[in-house]
Amino acid sequence: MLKQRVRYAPYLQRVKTAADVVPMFRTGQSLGWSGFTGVGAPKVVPQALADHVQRENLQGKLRFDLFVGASAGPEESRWAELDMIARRSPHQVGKPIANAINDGRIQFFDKHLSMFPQDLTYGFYSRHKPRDAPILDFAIIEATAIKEDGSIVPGASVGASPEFVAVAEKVIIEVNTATHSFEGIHDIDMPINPPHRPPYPYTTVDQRCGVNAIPVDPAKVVAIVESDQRDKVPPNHPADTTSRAIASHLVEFLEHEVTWGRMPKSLHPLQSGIGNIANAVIEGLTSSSFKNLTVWTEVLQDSFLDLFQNGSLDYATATSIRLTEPGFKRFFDHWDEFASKLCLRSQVVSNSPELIRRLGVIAMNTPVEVDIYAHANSTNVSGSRMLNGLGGSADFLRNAKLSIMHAPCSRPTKTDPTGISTIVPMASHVDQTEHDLDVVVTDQGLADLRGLSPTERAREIIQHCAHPEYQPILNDYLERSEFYARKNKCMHEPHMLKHAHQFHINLAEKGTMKVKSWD
Ligand SMILES: CC(=O)SCCNC(=O)CCNC(=O)[C@H](O)C(C)(C)COP(=O)(O)OP(=O)(O)OC[C@H]1O[C@@H](n2cnc3c(N)ncnc32)[C@H](O)[C@@H]1OP(=O)(O)O
Repeated sequence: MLKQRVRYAPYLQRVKTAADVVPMFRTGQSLGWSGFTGVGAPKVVPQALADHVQRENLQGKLRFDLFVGASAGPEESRWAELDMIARRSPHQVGKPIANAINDGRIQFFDKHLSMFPQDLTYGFYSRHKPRDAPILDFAIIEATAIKEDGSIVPGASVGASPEFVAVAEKVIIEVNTATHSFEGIHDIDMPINPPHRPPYPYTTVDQRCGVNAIPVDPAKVVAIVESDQRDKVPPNHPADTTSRAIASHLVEFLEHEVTWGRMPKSLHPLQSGIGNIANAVIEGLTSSSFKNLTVWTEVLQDSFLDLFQNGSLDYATATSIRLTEPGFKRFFDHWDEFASKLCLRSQVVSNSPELIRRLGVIAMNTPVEVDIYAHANSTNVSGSRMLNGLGGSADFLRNAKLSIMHAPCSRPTKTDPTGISTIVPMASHVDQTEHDLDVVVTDQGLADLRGLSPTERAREIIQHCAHPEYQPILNDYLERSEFYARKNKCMHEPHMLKHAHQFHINLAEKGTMKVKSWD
């Protein structure tokens, strides 16, 4: 099988086991892994390194600066548990890595996914290294095939692999023979830095202008390692009454946009974020009347397969197909059908602000919280506790034709079934600003914020999106803030700064955001 997949003969002289490559690694090295949202990442080499650290008690002694296009699979979690990650960017998913970041063991920096690969190639992330040091010591890239010229055919994601390969001193290729070859599904633009960078020419979602594999200088390839392990994506939560309500408000709104002539009947290309809510919202679109839909996004989750199979979706492009095990089975069983309607690009292209704006994308992402003036927090619970990171949410929300954030109106705590309100007086951390968002939608309803002043927005958001138990508290906050602001002539975006984070303080102290009194 390995010989069938590796069509560049000289690489067959460089076949090694994962254990063989372990001695190549030293603490302090910078690594780039393929992968994006848990699919297409290397598996056996990271596992061999983790086994080595565990066996030799090297926890905290063999540590790397680790870069992955977005997030990798369970191997990354194991590295976090074994204290093998010193620095990490630009996005991560999983409790062990989030815990290590929140414990202060990993220096994580959160960067727009469209910008991260190019900033890496500029050398921005190797400032602590000697001037002549390589930007990356190793790129470890999962392939599902190698072409006759030695170029790498990735698997279920492209992510930042083209940039990693371009700037790494050495490349290790894990050839995954347990999964289907994804040859033919990719369209890859290789990095060209300013001042010579031409525009990306795409004007439709299905246009292809790149190459179908990642070119690599064969001299840099130090090992070919066979991998027999498939991606393991945990199951999504099934849609529930909350996510169904969010989807139905959204569908009604999009139908309204079509009626008003602001969108064609096939809408504009859709983007959908990660997580259970995003997946369930796309599930909701399956039962809508929209046809000939297209998708320009970064991650395709299982629910997109339903849209394809019920005939609503004509074409989808992304940088990753993050499917669960049953999702991948369905995908491989209908390979010809799906592969002809799908294209995977590098993340600098899927998330390119220029293309998102040109195509008029409809962006839909889930926030942690949104404040009454429409500043949104995507990343840090109560201002400090990192969840997954910003990902591509801001790439899309700032540049889309319609920027939508969807979330449940409240979340439970141990003591209060509606203890956390998604709508808060002032966001405890801001990733998307009031200038970026057009629409906020919760299971309560939808707030259309286009063309409204901050105080008009506040009333729209509280009335349509807040949980009924929080509406009077938020209205009280707004009215008191306006009273204070009128006296002080600062009516544009009124706040009572000393109470602006009272919801969060109350949550920390009493397990609920339900503020009883402001004094
Ligand atoms: C790769 C990409 O970038 S895709 C493009 C879009 N990317 C983004 O938007 C990145 C930021 N967004 C995200 O990471 C996710 O959408 C989230 C975390 C905000 C929501 O994820 P979902 O899976 O839809 O929602 P879910 O309700 O399951 O929440 C996930 C976790 O966040 C926690 N959480 C979410 N909001 C809050 C909050 N306000 N307070 C406390 N915890 C919260 C939940 O309790 C849950 O924790 P658990 O895993 O311990 O149960």
